Amino acid sequence: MSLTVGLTGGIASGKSTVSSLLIEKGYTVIDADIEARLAVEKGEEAYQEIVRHFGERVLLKDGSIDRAELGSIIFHDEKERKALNSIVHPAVRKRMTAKKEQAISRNEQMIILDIPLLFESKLQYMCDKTLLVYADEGIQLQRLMQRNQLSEKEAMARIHSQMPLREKKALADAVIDNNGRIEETEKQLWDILRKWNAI
Ligand SMILES: CC(C)(COP(=O)(O)OP(=O)(O)OC[C@H]1O[C@@H](n2cnc3c(N)ncnc32)[C@H](O)[C@@H]1O)[C@@H](O)C(=O)NCCC(=O)NCCS
Ligand SMILES: Nc1ncnc2c1ncn2[C@@H]1O[C@H](COP(=O)(O)OP(=O)(O)OP(=O)(O)O)[C@@H](O)[C@H]1O
Repeated sequence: MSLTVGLTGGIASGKSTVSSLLIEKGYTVIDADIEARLAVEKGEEAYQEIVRHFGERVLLKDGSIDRAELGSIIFHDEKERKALNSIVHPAVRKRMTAKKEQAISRNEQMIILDIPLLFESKLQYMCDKTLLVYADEGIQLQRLMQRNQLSEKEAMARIHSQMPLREKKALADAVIDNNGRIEETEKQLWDILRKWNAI
C-alpha cells in the first residue's frame, strides 16, 4: 500500500526546500509547478487557450509563454487569475494523476504531491495526508522578495493571491514550522512521516 502525502504551503514558505530533502532520500515528488510549466509548452492545448484568452502580449519572441508578463497580470487581477487557473489546472491534475498512478504501480511506499494551491483548489481527495510548510508572513515576504527579486508590493500581491497560511494551518493534518533553520525543518519532516508510518 502506498501513502500519498499532499505537501503544501504558501508561496516561498519552503515547499521546494522540503521536497529537496525527500528527493535526496529517493522519494518520488510530483511537483505541480513543474507540471504547470510542461502543460503550457508550445503545442499543448493549454498554450493555445492562453494565447486565445490573453493575446500575444503574453508571448516571448520565440513564441513561448512570457511568465513574468503573465504573472504581472494574474497576481493583480482575480478575474484573470481564475481564467488562467481554469485553463491550466485541469491539465495539471491530469498529469499529476498519471504520474501518481505510475508510482503506485511501482509499489512505492510513499508518494509526495507538491501542490501550492492544494487547499484553494480543494484537492485533498488526491492524497491520504496533508502536510503544510508554514512560515510567518514577515519571513515569507522577506524570503520571497529575496528569491524572486520582487518589490514589497509585488511580493505582497503574490502572497495575497493565496489563502492565508494561518487558515491553511487549520486544514492540514500536520504542520512543519519553517521559520527557523533548515536542520529544524528537516527534523520535523522525518518525525511527522515516522508518526504516519510513511517511512
Ligand atoms: C503565473 C505564472 C505564469 C508565473 O510563473 P512563474 O515562473 O513566475 O512562477 P511559478 O510558476 O514558479 O510559481 C511560483 C509560485 O507562485 C504561486 N502561484 C502560481 N500560480 C498561482 C495562482 N494561479 N494563484 C496563486 N498562486 C500561484 C505558487 O505558490 C507557486 O509555487 C505561473 O505561476 C502559472 O502559470 N500559474 C498558473 C498555474 C498555477 O496555478 N500554478 C500553481 C500550481 S498548479
Ligand atoms: N528554513 C529556511 N531558512 C532560510 N531560508 C529558507 C528556509 N526555507 C526556505 N528558505 C529559502 O526561502 C525561499 C523560498 O523557499 P522555497 O523555494 O523552498 O519555497 P516554496 O514554498 O517552494 O516556494 P514556491 O511556492 O514559490 O515555489 C528560497 O530561497 C529558500 O532557499
